[in-house]
Amino acid sequence: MSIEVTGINKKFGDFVALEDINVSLPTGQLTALLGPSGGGKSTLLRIIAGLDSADSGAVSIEGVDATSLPPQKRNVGFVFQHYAVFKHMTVAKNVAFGLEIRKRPKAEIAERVNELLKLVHLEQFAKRLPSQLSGGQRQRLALARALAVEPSVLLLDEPFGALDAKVRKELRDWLRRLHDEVHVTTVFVTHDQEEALEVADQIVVINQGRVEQIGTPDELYDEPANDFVMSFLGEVTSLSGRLVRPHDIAVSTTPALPESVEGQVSRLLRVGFEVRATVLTDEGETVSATMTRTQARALGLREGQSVWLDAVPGATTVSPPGRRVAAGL
Ligand SMILES: Nc1ncnc2c1ncn2[C@@H]1O[C@H](COP(=O)(O)OP(=O)(O)OP(=O)(O)O)[C@@H](O)[C@H]1O
Repeated sequence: MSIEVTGINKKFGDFVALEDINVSLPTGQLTALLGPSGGGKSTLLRIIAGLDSADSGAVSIEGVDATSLPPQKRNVGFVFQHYAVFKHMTVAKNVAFGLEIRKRPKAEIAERVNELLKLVHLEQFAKRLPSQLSGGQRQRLALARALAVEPSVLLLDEPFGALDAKVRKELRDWLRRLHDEVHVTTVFVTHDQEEALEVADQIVVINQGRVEQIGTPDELYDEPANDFVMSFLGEVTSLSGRLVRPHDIAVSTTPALPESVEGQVSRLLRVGFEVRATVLTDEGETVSATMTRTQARALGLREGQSVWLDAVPGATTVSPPGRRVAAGL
């Protein structure tokens, strides 16, 4: 394991920001710290970086106890959302900076800067100033700068947070490709579940200072440990008191099973290729079910119509609060 976080606790005054955090971050993997705002993700990242200290617990990086090491001795590179690159230095100089203060030979620096600028697709902008770059290009510059000194760990705090949705998506794909090329152990903070599901090898879900679940994107989506994880990682609705995903609800115009739940379609909404039906059940629940347009047409669905609902076989269901029940019916 590249990073071992053991028994970390952190308070700000009386406020518990992190409570007994135990996480292993595998070497060479891309791990997302995912959770709602204020949950403690940035605090954990700052403690790993050495920018903040825990009240108790330990951090080890590549087998070395880093708990009381200053940030510059941890061999980590970091990029924060509003990362200040040096405004008066060219793009190339910014990337070279860390190597120059380490007094590396000039030829080696020139070669490494070229290599990194190619990697982040900024080679044609080497002589520009950061102010002459777009937001996305500046973030790529920040990443190149962090990678220049060959850190064993790269820590990114909402690296694309301030950018618009399209650029964010491009950079996210790019980060995944970059990681596949360089394989540096990377931890990034995000509150965006889609970003985490798309990019990460492993996701640590953090909420109210605690780890809710650790797993691959598929594990978290298909086998959420509790109602929080299930709701945070995708849409949910409630059928007979159990949480289920709207696309896992089968709608029929006759009862499919003895336990099918009867209700009336109260609303039909078409969004692109998808149809979202809202059904008010005889049990008094308002249930969302999504289906394709073709399925909705085949059923001849209209508002006011009686329908029967079931969770499809194999659907993940969770009974709130907390406990996960068996998949399917
Ligand atoms: N220096 C500080 N002093 C007091 N409270 C703090 C300090 N830093 C963070 N906190 C509190 O600790 C909690 C966790 O903050 P943190 O920034 O780690 O959350 P986060 O999950 O990264 O949230 P976000 O996604 O909004 O950045 C928040 O409630 C925050 O207000």
